[in-house]
Formats: sequence, structure tokens, C-alpha cells
Amino acid sequence: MTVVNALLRIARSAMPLGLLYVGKLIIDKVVTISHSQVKEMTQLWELVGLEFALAILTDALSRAITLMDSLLGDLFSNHTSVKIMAHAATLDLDQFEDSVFYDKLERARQQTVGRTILLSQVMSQVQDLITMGFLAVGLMTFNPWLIILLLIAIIPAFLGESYFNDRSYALTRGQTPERRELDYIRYLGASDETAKEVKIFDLSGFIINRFKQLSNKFYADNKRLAINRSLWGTFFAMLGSLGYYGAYVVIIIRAVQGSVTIGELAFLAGSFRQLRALLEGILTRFTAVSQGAIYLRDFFEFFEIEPKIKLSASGLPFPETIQQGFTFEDVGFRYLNSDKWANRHLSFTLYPGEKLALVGENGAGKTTLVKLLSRLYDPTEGRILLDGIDLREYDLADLRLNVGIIFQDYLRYQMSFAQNIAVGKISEQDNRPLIEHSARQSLADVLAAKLPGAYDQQLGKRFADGVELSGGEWQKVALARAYMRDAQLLILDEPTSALDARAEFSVFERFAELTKGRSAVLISHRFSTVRMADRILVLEKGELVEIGSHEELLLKGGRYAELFDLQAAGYR
Ligand SMILES: Nc1ncnc2c1ncn2[C@@H]1O[C@H](COP(=O)(O)OP(=O)(O)OP(=O)(O)O)[C@@H](O)[C@H]1O
Repeated sequence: MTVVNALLRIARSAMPLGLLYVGKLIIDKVVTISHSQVKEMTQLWELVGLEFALAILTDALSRAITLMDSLLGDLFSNHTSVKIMAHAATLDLDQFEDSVFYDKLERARQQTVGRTILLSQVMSQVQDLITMGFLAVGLMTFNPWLIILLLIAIIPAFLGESYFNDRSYALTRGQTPERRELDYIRYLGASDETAKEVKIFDLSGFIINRFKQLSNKFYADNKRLAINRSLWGTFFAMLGSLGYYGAYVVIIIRAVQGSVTIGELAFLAGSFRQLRALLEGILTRFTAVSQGAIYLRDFFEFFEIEPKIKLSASGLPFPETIQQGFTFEDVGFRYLNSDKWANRHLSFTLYPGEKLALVGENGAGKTTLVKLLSRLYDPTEGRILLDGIDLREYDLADLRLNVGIIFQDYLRYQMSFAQNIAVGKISEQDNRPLIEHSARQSLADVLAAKLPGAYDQQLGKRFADGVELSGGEWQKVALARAYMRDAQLLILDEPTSALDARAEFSVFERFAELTKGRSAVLISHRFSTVRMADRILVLEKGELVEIGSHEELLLKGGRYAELFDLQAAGYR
């Protein structure tokens, strides 16, 4: 389609010269006929017919080009959106948590909507340049100096525009973090997810003020640049007009002297008028195109970002059955741009089939530890071994397939009940028996039976006919995801915090039974749950302080015993 579009544009660019030239022939013919005795009109009518045909063709070509532009624009937008999502999927979690990365992603994303017209603009630019070329050749045959005069007059305007393009790009680029904040504030101010708190805390005034503050700042910055640009633009345009009228005067003088015919005068004047309009168009578009081009740099920059967690060259398959377990060897981890260790000096082994509970106060590093275990991050120091081999040696996709993990901040997909479970292993999204089986394991099946649409019930309030679930109900649905895959290691990060006591008890009773022979890591603040684990690992400020069974740790009378007593006292 792009090639056809280009060919149509080339054809279209020859039209103005053709039309002008036929116009010139018609005028000269009329003058000749009016001066002659015999009124032979056939040739004249032929010429008029030709101009009519050219006019219709010009219009048809323009319409075809516009149609193709809009189709190409849509395709471009869809294609780039898909490319961005696909590339984003290859990147690491910590890259998403980096604000510099986010700014790049944001700028790349803007290209998909804002820059779809870039292609058609570039093509229009080329088309207009070719048209100008045709017209210029026409003019050149009369007087080459005229063209040079025009070009000299237009150069300052080009330079001025490109200078302001750079300035405006630098300004927009500098504003990216604030623009993200602006988007975020817009989301806070008007979204189904935030409406509840905004009302309860009466935040709308606060949000609107912040929005005004930021948007006024943008306005002030942009205004200054826009005014400068406009003033200089007017001045440069005047120079352009001066060149144009200078050339025009030369032609008029020559026509008066009789060295060009009336038809030629019409042709030259027409060519000049068109050239001027084209130059103006080119200049305006030049701004848009060069801006688009510098913005495209962001787009390509985003695609240059490489994931750090690389697939290892060896890509060992995950063991059929884990033999020795996962061993942490003095593992430490620090988040990007943070000088605090989230995990440090961790050394322990998670044995095959073992149920290990992680205990510790908020921020002790429990979630970080399981993220390391599933290779969402790689350790900053030390290493994690699986059956004696570094985790990094294993095939990443295979590892992920064998490690099932449900986070405390799991997603509530605004999709059907079945799809909400199927995301646990999306390749099985049509396997209804497996989905129903998984729902039974997490006790979500009872819930499905109560929903009007059962497994096909749309969940959440965002789309029509959606049903909102309670916190605990959502959790049961999310928990079912863990059972979708036959993972050898199951990680549940506070999966039952929203469940009532009875539901939690049943979930864990089943969990122990269902994960027989498989390893599991549980994170929970409820000691009634924790005590069901084979061993408990107590974390404090990212470091391991105790590890052992519930009984051993109670006997030891250390940190665990203290925390356990504290909670038990609360129940007495
Ligand atoms: N994405 C992140 N970027 C930077 N620092 C982080 C990030 N996530 C966690 N941290 C920091 O790492 C430390 C450990 O966090 P982690 O989430 O592992 O704690 P946790 O024990 O799971 O806490 P909780 O019981 O509250 O869930 C915290 O001090 C936290 O501030």
C-alpha cells in the first residue's frame, strides 16, 4: 500500500504543472483565435476537455491518497502498539520500576497515537517537493535566477523552524516526568478505582489544585516558546514574500515589454502562486515532520533497551523432579537506585517437597526473597542454586512454568471468571475442565455457582454486566491461578489475608494436601497459617535470623516465639 501511495503521489505532483500548462495553451489559443478571421474552435475545445479531465483526475488522485493515508495511519498505529507491548514484555521487572525507563516507555507510547500521520506527512512533503521541482523546471526555462531568488528568501525560514523544533522538543522531553504526573492526577481525579477514596477523603480540591499547578506551568513554558516562534516565523515569512514578489515584478515587467505572452504570464503567475503556497505548506509541515522525526528517536530508544535478565546460553531444562532443592548462598539484593539491602547474607536450602513459611515484619524482605526465587530479579551478590546449578543457567521460560506464584497484589482482571483463573496458564485458556478443577482447589467453585453467568461471568465493574467480588472472593479466584500449572514450586505471598478464618483454614488444609511432594513457600502474617509449614524462616531487615519448625522455634524462645506470643495474646 505504501508503494501504491507513493506512485499516486508522484502522479499527483505532476498535475499542477500540467493544469497550468494547459491553461497557458488555452489562453494563448483564445488570444490567437480572437485576433484571426477564421474562428477554428476544435483545438480550443480539445484543450478545455483536456484541462477538465486533468482536474477530475487530480481530485480523484487526492482522494485516493487521503484514503490510503488514513488506512496506513491505522495500520501503523496498531503495528507500533503491538511492537511496544511485545518489547515491553521482554523487559525486566526492575526496568519497569525505574522512572527513567517509564519516561521512555511513555514517550514511545505517544508515538503510536501522535505520530501516525508522520508517514503521510513525509510523503506529502516529498510530493510537494516533486511538484515544486516540476514547477521550478517550468519556471527555469524562462529565467533560472527567479528560482534562486526564491530559494534564498526561504532559507532563513527553514533554519528558524528547525531551531524552534529543537527547542520545543527539548522542552517537551524535559517535561516528561511532569506529564506523567499530570496523567496520573487525571487518572486519580476521574477513575472508577479511585472514586471511593477521593470522595471519602474529599480529595477533589487537592487533586484539581495540583493539576492546575502543573498544567499552568506547562502553559507558561509553552506560551513563551510559541510566542517567540510566531514572531520569528512572521518575520521569516515576510522575507519569503519579499522574494516571491520580487520575482513576480520581474515577470510582469517582461510581460509589459512583450517578451512573454499573456498565456505565459498566466502560467508564470500561476506557477509562482502555487510555488509560494507549496513553500508555505512545506515549511509548516517541515515543523511537524522534523518534530515527528526527533520524537521517533524516543521510539527507537525504547526498542534499544535490552532486558538484563538474559536467557542463558545453556538454557538448561527445569529438572523433571527437583532432587536437592533450591539453595541460597549468601544471597543479597538491592533494588535499583536504592542503597538499602532488601535481602542480605541469605543462606539456606528449600528442600524438595518442603513447605517453608516466611515470617517477618513489614519490609523485612519476604516478597523480595520470592521474587529472587522466581527470577523476577537476579541477586546483587551471592547466588541461588537449583540442584547444585545456578538458577541463571536454567531456561527462563521453563523456570517460570515450573514456579507458580501468586502475589499479594495480584491483578483483578476485568475479564470473565474463567479467564481470571486461566491467566495462571494462558495456553490452557480453553481447557474448561482444568479451569474448573483449579477453582475447586481454591474454593472458588462455590462462588462460580452463585454468579449469574457462572464461569463466563464478567468480573469487575469496568465493562457492561460485570459483577464486583468482595476482597476475599477475588483472592479465591486469584488463588485458583496457582493450580492451573503443575508447578514444582508454589509460592503464595499472603494469599489468604482477605479470607475469613474458616475459609483460610480450608484453603490451607487443601493446600497441604494438594502440594504433597511439591515445594511451597508461604508468606503470611497469620501464625495460624504459618505453623502448618514444615519450617519457618524468620527475616529481619532482609537477613535470616531464625529457621526451624514451629515447635523448634517456640522452644528456642527467640524472635519467632516473641512474634507468635504477641499475636496469640491478641486473640486471648
Ligand atoms: N520495587 C521496589 N523498589 C525499591 N525498593 C523496594 C521495592 N520493593 C520493595 N522495596 C524495599 O525493599 C524492602 C523489602 O520489601 P519487601 O516487599 O520484600 O518486604 P516484605 O517483607 O514482603 O513486606 P510486607 O510484609 O509489607 O509485604 C522494603 O524496605 C521496601 O522498601
